[in-house]
Amino acid sequence: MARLNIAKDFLAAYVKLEKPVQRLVDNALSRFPFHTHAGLHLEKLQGSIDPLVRTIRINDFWRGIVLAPETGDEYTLLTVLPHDKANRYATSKRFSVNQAFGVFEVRDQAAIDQLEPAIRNSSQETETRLFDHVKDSQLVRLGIDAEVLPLVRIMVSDEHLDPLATLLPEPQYNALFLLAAGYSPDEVWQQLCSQLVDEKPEPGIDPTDLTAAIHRTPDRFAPVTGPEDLAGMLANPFALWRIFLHERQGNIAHRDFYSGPALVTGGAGTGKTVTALHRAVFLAKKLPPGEGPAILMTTFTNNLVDALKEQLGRLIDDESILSRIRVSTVHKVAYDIVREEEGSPPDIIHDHAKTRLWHNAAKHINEAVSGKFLESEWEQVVMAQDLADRDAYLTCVRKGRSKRLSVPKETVWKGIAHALDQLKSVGQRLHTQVVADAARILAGQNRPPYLHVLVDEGQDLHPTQWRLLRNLVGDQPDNLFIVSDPNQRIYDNRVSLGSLGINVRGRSKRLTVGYRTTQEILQWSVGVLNAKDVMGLDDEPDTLDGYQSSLHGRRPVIHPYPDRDAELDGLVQQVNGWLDQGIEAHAIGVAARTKAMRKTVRDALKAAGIATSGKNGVRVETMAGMKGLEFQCGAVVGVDRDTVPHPAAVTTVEEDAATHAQDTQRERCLLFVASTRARDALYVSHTGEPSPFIAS
Ligand SMILES: Nc1ncnc2c1ncn2[C@@H]1O[C@H](COP(=O)(O)OP(=O)(O)OP(=O)(O)O)[C@@H](O)[C@H]1O
Repeated sequence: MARLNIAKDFLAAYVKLEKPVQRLVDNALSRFPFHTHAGLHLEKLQGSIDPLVRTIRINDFWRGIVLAPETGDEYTLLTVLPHDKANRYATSKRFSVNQAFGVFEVRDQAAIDQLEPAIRNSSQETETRLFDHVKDSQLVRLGIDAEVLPLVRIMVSDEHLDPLATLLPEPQYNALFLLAAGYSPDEVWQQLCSQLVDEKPEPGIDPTDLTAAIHRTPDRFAPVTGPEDLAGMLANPFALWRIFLHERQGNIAHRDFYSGPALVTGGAGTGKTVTALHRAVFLAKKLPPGEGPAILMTTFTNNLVDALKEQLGRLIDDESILSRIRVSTVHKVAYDIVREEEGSPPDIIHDHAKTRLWHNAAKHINEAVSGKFLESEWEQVVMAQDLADRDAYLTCVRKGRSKRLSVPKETVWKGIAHALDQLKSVGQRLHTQVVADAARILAGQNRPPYLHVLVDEGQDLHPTQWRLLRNLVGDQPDNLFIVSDPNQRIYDNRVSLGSLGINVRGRSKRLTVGYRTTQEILQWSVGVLNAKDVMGLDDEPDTLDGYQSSLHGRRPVIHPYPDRDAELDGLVQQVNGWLDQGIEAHAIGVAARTKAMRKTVRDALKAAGIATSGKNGVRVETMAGMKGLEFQCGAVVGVDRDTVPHPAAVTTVEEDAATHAQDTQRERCLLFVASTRARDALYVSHTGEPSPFIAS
């Protein structure tokens, strides 16, 4: 039986075709012989550099490019191109097996041959070379092959390397990029290992077996199991994450079972959510048909709930399987449990009344501390540690709170108790109380409501929410599947899962390949974070080491301005520049630090005739609002010392220090998240002295 693989590049090219041409492609491919040898007519092109390239005719103008096997009957659809470009493809591209990692490679041989004399000429006057510090044997160990090696040896600077980004085999270019960025050969080896494969490669790679190489590259090639599978792929060509999982993502998502709670960590955009979605569907498919959803997937906001539902719908269209998965925020789950138990919905205090409540409580203790402080002490100490009463509070260790209290604990408790009594007297509750009540209700029941709970955005959950999640499932295998990135923590919820009875030891996995953004932007962003290890949910420091992308693009531009007006003018110019390059307005995102700043930015763009609303406008968001969005070009404005205080500058009284430090931490990670929302180009501006976070 003939077999077919489809390349990521094929779907990327298919997306750009007009609908009638797409239909012709569908039609041509529907003739693929899944069960017989008859069907597609494959043509050999004259002058092909690679003997295995064939084309299929879509119509007079379009050609599909196919890699035909030397032996066997496994074909791979590489891309679809107009016929003249198809000819150029055939006369320039060559395929190979990466000699260190065994993955599939493609290079533009004709363009490399053209560029080489220019590099050779311009390097004649210079004695030192870009890779003088790396031995041949080290380059070979990193997969640089005998044809690329001579070229590597004549390069003098990044200017020689940069133009080769799209011409050299991708893994080989990445190795050189990392070496040029100052990583040692051992570090590059480690990075390539996690970028290209899940397990370290076994010796004995057959350098001629392209089919085996295709199988070893699941993030770029996927097998097509039959006509329906193919139709599903062509119907969802944008959703590449549906099909092309990185080997590590696939291994995590499709593992038979985890003997207990599992944790997946990874930097922003490393496909943690995608992995959780695949896991949810994998688990749902294994369940026997039954009543009601047995799987719960939780996330942080209602917007993210909608996004997850939409993505699940793309991953699987079988309603009976989909209906086994409920997607919700943790708050909503808690709310429903309490409502069902009590027979009426819990009455939750509104935000403005809540501020007044804590403010009055502070007044009650003569403002010994502020209302804000009382609230966070209640959240971060009393509720976090599940302290039942005054005595428990008076004897507790205030873990996670920065300094010693400047007033007696007794006074603080008096304020907290006042607020809680007031609330009780009007029959209202705070959100965290509702979650705690739900956890308690479940603890008293025999049968947990779900078999599997998958938790997205785990870094921002409060211990009370974890207690609820833990009680939603029993102790069986695959009970909890958690994804989290401690570097994106927005709130001050430093949680140790172990202390909450959720033990992930031995079931903790890490994703390191970023899909949302380029290596250039990632490297800058990691520098912004200053690569300080942050404590993870599993009590292990979470390092960003090895966090990388195989996408390449422009280096971020950081621009200082004398004042805010000049900064806004600069932004308008930058956005206009992107629009002039043909980038669509909705693919441009501007992150402003605060709501007020967002308004100022919008006004400035609008005054210049640039739309900032609707589907076709530039998207202006606060940094928190960026969550869940992705752009081609991104700007981050207003990150200067005035607006983002440095931790060292925080010397005020305790409660302010705590709030400030929290704000600072928040800015640090939000800046990071915001900046990595851009796929191709990143522009960051500030006035006066730059914030310490972008000084790098
Ligand atoms: N294997 C893949 N192939 C192609 N695209 C992918 C793959 N995995 C993830 N992506 C894409 O990368 C982007 C980020 O993925 P995802 O949201 O799952 O990452 P994340 O680690 O959960 O991000 P965050 O930490 O910001 O929540 C999305 O656009 C997703 O579609």
